[in-house]
Amino acid sequence: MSELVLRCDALGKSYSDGNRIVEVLAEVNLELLPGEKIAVVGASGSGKSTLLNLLGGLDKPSSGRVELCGRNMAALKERELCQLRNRHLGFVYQFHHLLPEFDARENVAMPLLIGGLKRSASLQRAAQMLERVGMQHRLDHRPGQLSGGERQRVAIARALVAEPDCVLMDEPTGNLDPQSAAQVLQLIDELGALQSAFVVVTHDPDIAAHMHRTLELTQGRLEQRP
Ligand SMILES: Nc1ncnc2c1ncn2[C@@H]1O[C@H](COP(=O)(O)OP(=O)(O)OP(=O)(O)O)[C@@H](O)[C@H]1O
Repeated sequence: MSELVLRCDALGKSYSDGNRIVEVLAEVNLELLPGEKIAVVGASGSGKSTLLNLLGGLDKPSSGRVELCGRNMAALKERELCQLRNRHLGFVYQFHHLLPEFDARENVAMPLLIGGLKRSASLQRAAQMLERVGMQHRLDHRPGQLSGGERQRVAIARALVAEPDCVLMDEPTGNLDPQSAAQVLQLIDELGALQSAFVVVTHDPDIAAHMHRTLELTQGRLEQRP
């Protein structure tokens, strides 16, 4: 059993663009330790979202492999992959992707319900997590009744509620006004003490500065920044 949360070995991804092959990731190597928080930066189009999709098992590599908690994701059946993701991963996107017909507490409870926890226990843990992100006063508000910053705090609570080994974030403050972005950054900082490892794709040097290390995607490779 590997002790690493995530491991990429010679990971490559190409897209076929009509009769051309576009190589986005050439050879990405990464070892993420439990609890480690890293930022991934890089120019627009350098492949950051592509990498995050591979790390999250949402897309398959063209070459190389990604192991999540010691399991090669590309070798799993869809059902096993869903279970692995549910147990070990949390996702935060630029756009919150909350379900509009459910309130904040139900949205946050979703990963627990999918994981098989009873409804009452799931809702209780969701409420605790919402308190942790400063949203205890909005438990029964639907996403449409929340501000952009509040929605993103709910999305972060949903990503963390099942205490995943790894949280993948794609530009978590990218869609927010500066004040909401500052609040979300402060929250990410406070959550830094949690056991979960973080991989945060960001253009924001403030977020990168709050992580343990910053890696830069350049020419299809991931390089440590000094
Ligand atoms: N499904 C696809 N088919 C073809 N090309 C794709 C596909 N998805 C992404 N690409 C190309 O791969 C490259 C990397 O895209 P990606 O979205 O990963 O970059 P990024 O670093 O996240 O960019 P940004 O910072 O602008 O969001 C781009 O040149 C993009 O056009």
